[in-house]
Amino acid sequence: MSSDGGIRARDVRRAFGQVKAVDGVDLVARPGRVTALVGPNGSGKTTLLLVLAGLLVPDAGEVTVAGFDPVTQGVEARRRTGWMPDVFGTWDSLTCREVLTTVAAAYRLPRDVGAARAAELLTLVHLDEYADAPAHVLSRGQKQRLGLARALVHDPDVLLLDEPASGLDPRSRVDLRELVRRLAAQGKTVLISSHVLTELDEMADDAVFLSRGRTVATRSVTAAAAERRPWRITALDTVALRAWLAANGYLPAAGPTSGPRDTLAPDVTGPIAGPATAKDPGEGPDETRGEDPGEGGVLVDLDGAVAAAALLRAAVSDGVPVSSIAPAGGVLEQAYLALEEERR
Ligand SMILES: Nc1ncnc2c1ncn2[C@@H]1O[C@H](COP(=O)(O)OP(=O)(O)OP(=O)(O)O)[C@@H](O)[C@H]1O
Repeated sequence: MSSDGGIRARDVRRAFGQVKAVDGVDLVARPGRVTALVGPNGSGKTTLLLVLAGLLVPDAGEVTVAGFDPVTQGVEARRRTGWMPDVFGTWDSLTCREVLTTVAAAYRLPRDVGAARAAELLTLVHLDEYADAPAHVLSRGQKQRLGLARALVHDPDVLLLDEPASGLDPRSRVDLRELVRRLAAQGKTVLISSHVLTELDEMADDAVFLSRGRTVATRSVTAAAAERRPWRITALDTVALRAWLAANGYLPAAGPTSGPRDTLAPDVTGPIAGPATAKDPGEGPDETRGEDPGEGGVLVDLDGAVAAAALLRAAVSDGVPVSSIAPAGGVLEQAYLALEEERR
């Protein structure tokens, strides 16, 4: 296997007794990119991250992290790896500053460098005012932030973040997102697991999907954004919009079955575009005039932003008062649901 930077895993396996927690994972995470690790509960994400962090020995497979094997070259690999577990549990009797200086000492940073780094990171994660408070007084979200700072103490090339956003308030989530993007821009490799897929959309360049311990798909987030998926369109005149969509082949001819697709429900994601069927606007039992222009919307499957722009241009030039067009759900969420559907 190549000894480039980043993370490479090939056919990695790890069982706990009869449970095959990781059962054939292939993964590449490249420097300068954020890779999302996505999968349902129990799909092996944490187990895989522990293997990559050198904290769990795999039963089989090949792994390199920053060019080193975490098992046979553990010291070199760990020196280049920052690990943030999903629960920050240790050293509660130390102050936040001491947690960071202790980690710095463990990585053999000179004392003054470690102290400066601790101060810098406490500011970065907005914990200055708790610097000299014992870590156990921190809230869950604050502990997450300290955990992130701890992972960054030795300025690692590779970051393994397990559910870093859990427990964070909205401001801290935005900060996390910006920080993760900044770290990737510095050339670091970031592998991040989360259940909050909409959040990963804004952070990740690539995504690796796990199911039952195996890699089931690898996607570029940009490419996934261009894939066919539902978009929600609203117009000041929903009746005119729906008639135009039907007449232009975006919807089956309006009829009793098209009504239920008019919705604001965020969880309606199935495909709807049928074969083009021209339709006389104004017909159809579900076309009720006088709808609240602020309400409603129509879901249409489109091939990404280019198709959405073309639809918008055409609809507006035909006089349809379109007020918004946007994806009806996140990129990774859609890809995840599509995969789940395929695997049923
Ligand atoms: N130490 C352990 N002993 C026994 N079984 C374990 C152990 N750690 C994990 N498992 C099992 O391995 C499987 C994968 O667990 P893992 O924690 O890696 O999944 P996950 O994808 O991180 O899940 P979640 O999204 O819920 O955090 C699960 O069935 C789990 O019960």
